[in-house]
Amino acid sequence: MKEKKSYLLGSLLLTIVIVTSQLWQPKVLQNIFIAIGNDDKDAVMTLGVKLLAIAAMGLLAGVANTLISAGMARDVSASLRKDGFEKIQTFSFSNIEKFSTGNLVVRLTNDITQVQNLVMMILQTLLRIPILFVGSFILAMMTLPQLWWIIILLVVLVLITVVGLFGVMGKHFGMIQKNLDSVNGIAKENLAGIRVVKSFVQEEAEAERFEEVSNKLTKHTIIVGRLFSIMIPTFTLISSVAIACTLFFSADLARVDLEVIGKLQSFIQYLMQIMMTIIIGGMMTMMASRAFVSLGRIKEILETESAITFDEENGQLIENGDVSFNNVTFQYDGDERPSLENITFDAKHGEVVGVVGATGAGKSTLAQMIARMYDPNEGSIEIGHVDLRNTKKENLRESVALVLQKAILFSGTIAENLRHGKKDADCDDMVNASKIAQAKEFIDRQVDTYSGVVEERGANFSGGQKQRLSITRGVIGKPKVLVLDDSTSALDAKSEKLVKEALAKELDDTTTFIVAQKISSVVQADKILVLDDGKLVAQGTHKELVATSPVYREIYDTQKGKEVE
Ligand SMILES: Nc1ncnc2c1ncn2[C@@H]1O[C@H](COP(=O)(O)OP(=O)(O)OP(=O)(O)O)[C@@H](O)[C@H]1O
Repeated sequence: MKEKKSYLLGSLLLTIVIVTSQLWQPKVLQNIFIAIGNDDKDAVMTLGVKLLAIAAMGLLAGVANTLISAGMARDVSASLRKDGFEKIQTFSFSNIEKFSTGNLVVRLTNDITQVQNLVMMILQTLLRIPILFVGSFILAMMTLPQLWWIIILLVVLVLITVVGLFGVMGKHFGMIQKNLDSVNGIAKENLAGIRVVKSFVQEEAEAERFEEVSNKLTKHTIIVGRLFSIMIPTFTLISSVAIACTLFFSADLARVDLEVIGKLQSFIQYLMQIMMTIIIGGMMTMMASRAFVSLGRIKEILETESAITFDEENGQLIENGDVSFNNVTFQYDGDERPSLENITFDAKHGEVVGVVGATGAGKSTLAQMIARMYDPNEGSIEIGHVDLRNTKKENLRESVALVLQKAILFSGTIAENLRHGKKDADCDDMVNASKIAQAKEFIDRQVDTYSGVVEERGANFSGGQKQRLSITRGVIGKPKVLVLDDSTSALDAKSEKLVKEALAKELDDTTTFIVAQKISSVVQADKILVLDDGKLVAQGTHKELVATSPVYREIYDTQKGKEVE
């Protein structure tokens, strides 16, 4: 908001105009009544025009202030959304896991909307409410000082009602917000996994799960509705009592002084303004307290520093694909024990390195660490003899391509997805890379070939096609190090063999890590790393490992048996 000083100044000036108009109108009306009492038609006309002018001035200022507040609120939320999204892009895997993706989405959408409302509210009411309250209070006191106790009584009654009702309402609003998050979360999860829901006939169970949170949401919404339905008659009652008391106790005064009839009008109007300011103030406090929680949640995103940082000025460039792990130990945040322990190995550039091990042995963790998705807790990882912590971001990302276990594509075209691997990839690059990944054939079958549409998450492609496209994206930039994390699992044996042969031929200078469940995927590798429960228990060629590593032989034997079956 500080960046928009002109908005702030404009809103401040307009607020002064609005408040002046609101405080002035009852006084003019009072004079009109007095003029009517004196049968002074000219004065009535002049004062009537004056009243209209003041009201019009207040109205115009109100419209202008609403426009300014809405503009400011829109700009603030747009810039928060942009900054928040850009910040999240810099987050490391561990940062994102800490927040969770669902939570980040709620912060970027719902929380920002809360802050947008807060900004609007601040500009429209924050200044106006206190000034109007104090002004109306003083003017009411000055108008009919004899009835001071009615003002005090009104303030006390309204305050008690506001604190009581809004206090309870605030709690339920909080619960509504929480349940709304759950409803959103369940709906999102359900829709993302609708195929699984249907194939396991989970529709009813899912509907029940949804209904449970939805009912909670309804319950709190009904309570808030009921409180609102009590609130309005309560305030009407308080104002009616205040007006009745005013009329009753001013009757004697009016008998003595006829001007009191005019004063009554403005006194009652000031009373109503006092009441409204307390109600709006209370509502504002309640909503603001929620919006401040949202603001805190957004601030948390903006102030979180990425767990992975790069030194763009003094960072070193990776010259070749030699990879070495030196005593690397790594533990995920929140895990009780390390996923990788004292891992040490070297791979020369151009080598093919297989990584095998049982489920949960740490293969994917190791794969991701080569691309510096996580930094080791102990030890170091070097590529091209540069510690990954001393590299430059772009250079590292160009040097190391990671093809993840789960092929993720973005909505757009095939070409746009492939260009994630190489910004300026031309047609030849795409054709060559898709040949390596055995993707060319099905891309050519698309009506628009490389301009073919990719739906959200690549929904219009089969699992094997998605994997081929993501391998294409990985190899298109001819990286120095290519990490294939179980990325050929959905390919048939023939295609997998062709991919490997093409990689060996076309990317012979690239160090290729092949993480695999199947030993058959890595038998030809120059070196195979055998992981067991986070430890590197053996390394060597297939032949050497069959002869020397019981863990490797056990995996090999079980898989051999399966193939025979
Ligand atoms: N993001 C994470 N947060 C916390 N713990 C994790 C995370 N990812 C993996 N782990 C833990 O680290 C260990 C190694 O997991 P990893 O995914 O590296 O195994 P893997 O050998 O690739 O298994 P698989 O063959 O089943 O893919 C497991 O015990 C797992 O629970």
